Amino acid sequence: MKFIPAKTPLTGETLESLTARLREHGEPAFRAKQILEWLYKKRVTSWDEMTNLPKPFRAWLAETFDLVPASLVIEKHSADVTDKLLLEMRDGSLIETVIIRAPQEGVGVDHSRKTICISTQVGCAMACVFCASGLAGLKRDLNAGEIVAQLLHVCRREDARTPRARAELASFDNIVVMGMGEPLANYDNLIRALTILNAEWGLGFGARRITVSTSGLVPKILKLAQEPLGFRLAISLHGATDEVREKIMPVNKAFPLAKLLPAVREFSLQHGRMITLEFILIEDVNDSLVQAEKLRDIARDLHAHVNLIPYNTVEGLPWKRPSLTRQERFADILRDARISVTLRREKGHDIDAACGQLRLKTEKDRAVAAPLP
Ligand SMILES: C[S@@+](CC[C@H](N)C(=O)[O-])C[C@H]1O[C@@H](n2cnc3c(N)ncnc32)[C@H](O)[C@@H]1O
Ligand code: SF4
Repeated sequence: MKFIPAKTPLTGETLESLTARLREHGEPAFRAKQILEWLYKKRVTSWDEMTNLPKPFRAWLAETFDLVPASLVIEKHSADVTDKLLLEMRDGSLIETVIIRAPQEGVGVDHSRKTICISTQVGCAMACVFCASGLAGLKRDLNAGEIVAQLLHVCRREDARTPRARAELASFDNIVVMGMGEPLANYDNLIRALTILNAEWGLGFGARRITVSTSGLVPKILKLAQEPLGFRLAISLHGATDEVREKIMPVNKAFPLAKLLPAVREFSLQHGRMITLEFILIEDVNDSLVQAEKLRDIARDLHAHVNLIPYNTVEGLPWKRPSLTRQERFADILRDARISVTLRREKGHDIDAACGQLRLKTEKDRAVAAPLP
């Protein structure tokens, strides 16, 4: 389903496209820079705050553009320093954005490193059997403005807690494109959004601190390798053989390991940087020691970092995370081979952490509150 917003989202405009639009309206080019400065550096929430713009021009802007095309619906804070924001788009679609704080000694929670996990689609078409995001299929792609809007919401929220030292600073340290949706299935909007986030007239956020995670769309991985901005790549592997991967990730039929792994190698060669292999540990599905050995061989071959993620249970799905001992034994096989590995203690367990769950729950509650006639 394609969504055509009533007003153009301002957060989806580049300096170039906004300048062109303003020129059509008879405005000088410098106005575009002024507007983007209000949006990304001063982070105003209304057109009236753009005090160096003439009033009639502000009125035209308000009629033509949506300042930030998403509203905050729910904010959930978990005991382990993860915050989840549920945002509503103009067509009522709900998406999730997560703030993950990594506690650092001596600086307190507010000043700790922050990683922001953003969504790129409403739902997902990839149908991985363990994932809440794909449970109801794909509703639609997010447009670039909706992707960027998630970070502006985070910035405003974080600025209120810890004021920035300088206006040009973003209010977080890393972006991971690991929220709802398959980012590479929404390629053009993704690249436009990341370009806006990276631009010096935008959030000025370094491409090397942005990681795109994919279930393995091979042609798009090869395309991403050619992008001039050099984003980081993470692959959701979750199975170290086709037999196991195919059972839980339908994408493996079109792009089995024999196609996926050479594409990942090509990406690494182009960028000269370590990529990450994500591997959710699901009891009796992919947590055998044979899988650990195969994963070790793949990681060694690709010089990749391995991120082991104990599965987060999803309501209605039968999968479970393995015991701590089993997780550690799996990790030890990689550690013994000196593979760079992290065994993630999943954050946000008490706030429907598995991405997509908060959205599903809220949609269900809304349907109960307002049943169809
Ligand atoms: C939600 S996906 C979004 C990005 C992209 N679609 C992908 O699959 O890489 C981000 C990561 O979350 C993982 N994930 C999904 N459901 C999970 C769950 N219930 N517990 C832990 N990780 C999960 C995915 O496998 C993937 O590695
Ligand atoms: S893991 Fe990623 S690709 Fe698979 S259904 Fe979830 S969001 Fe989609």
